[in-house]
Amino acid sequence: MGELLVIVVSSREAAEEVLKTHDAIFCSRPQMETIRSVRRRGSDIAFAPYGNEWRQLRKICILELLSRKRVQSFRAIQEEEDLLVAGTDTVLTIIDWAMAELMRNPLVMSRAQSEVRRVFVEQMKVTEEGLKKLSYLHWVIKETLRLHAPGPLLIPRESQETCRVMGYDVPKGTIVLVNAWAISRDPEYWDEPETFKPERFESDTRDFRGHDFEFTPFGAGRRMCPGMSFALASVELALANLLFHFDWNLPDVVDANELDMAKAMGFMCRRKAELWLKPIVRVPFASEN
Ligand code: HEM
Repeated sequence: MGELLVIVVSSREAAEEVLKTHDAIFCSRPQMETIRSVRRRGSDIAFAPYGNEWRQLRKICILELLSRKRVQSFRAIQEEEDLLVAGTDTVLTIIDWAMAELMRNPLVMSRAQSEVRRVFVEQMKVTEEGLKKLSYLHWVIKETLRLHAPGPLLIPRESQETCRVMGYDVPKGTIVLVNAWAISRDPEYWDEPETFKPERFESDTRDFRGHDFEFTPFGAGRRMCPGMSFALASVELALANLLFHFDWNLPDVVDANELDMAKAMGFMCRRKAELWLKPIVRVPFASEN
């Protein structure tokens, strides 16, 4: 790319070599002008080069900000605030895509809503405890992450030494883009890859926790997303609330099959068109109780 040496990783095998076998070599981030301009005051984690500063920041992030205990301490507030506490772009992007897919797939929407309503009907509100019982909603989120990972090329890596990947010599300083978007839609690894089919995860145990290299929306290895648990908890809570309290319709002029699913250009994979939906308050179940 211009004067920069860049390789694009587009298979599970190559992703495993970069993110696992040679993770210690590919765990830095390139410091091009665009990335320098994104880094604020030179003290962020995501774009920091590998080294002591990154290690310290990551430690603080994991122990102080995103530990299970700390995330749980936010939970009571999250439950009380209904649902839009998912204060990051990535999380909102996933909620947006998930709702669009649910609108295009009414049977999936109906199965997800039945599950959420069955689990929370007694408490009449969505609670953290009950979220663990939502297996179908969890598959919906997995399938959304498979098809619409917010970072389709993850975050660029840079090699700290020369090494061999898939039999090729990769010089020190090469930028590596992992094309997670292409890999998680590759028919070699996925049955009906373009179809939104949460049911696939009923028998398919592949997960996004950094061990299955055909499914890496959160990356893998040393630079894997430390916000994964927080993000999942936020998405689950928001979607469970949206499905528990409301039925959803598209505006009259829009046919579900025609819903615009185009992606906007950019670092993050957002929907190009805004998603307009009509909520109908559904809980308390006035007609049933
Ligand atoms: C659905 C939501 C999210 C997705 C799909 C996502 C995905 C990613 C990916 C692909 C990476 C790069 C991993 C790699 O290079 O192997 C990353 C890094 C990172 N993410 Fe996330 N992320 C999400 C939400 C969050 C949230 C909510 C937070 C914080 C609250 C967060 C904090 C970070 C940080 C700090 C890094 C940089 C880690 C490092 O370079 O050491 N992410 N994320």
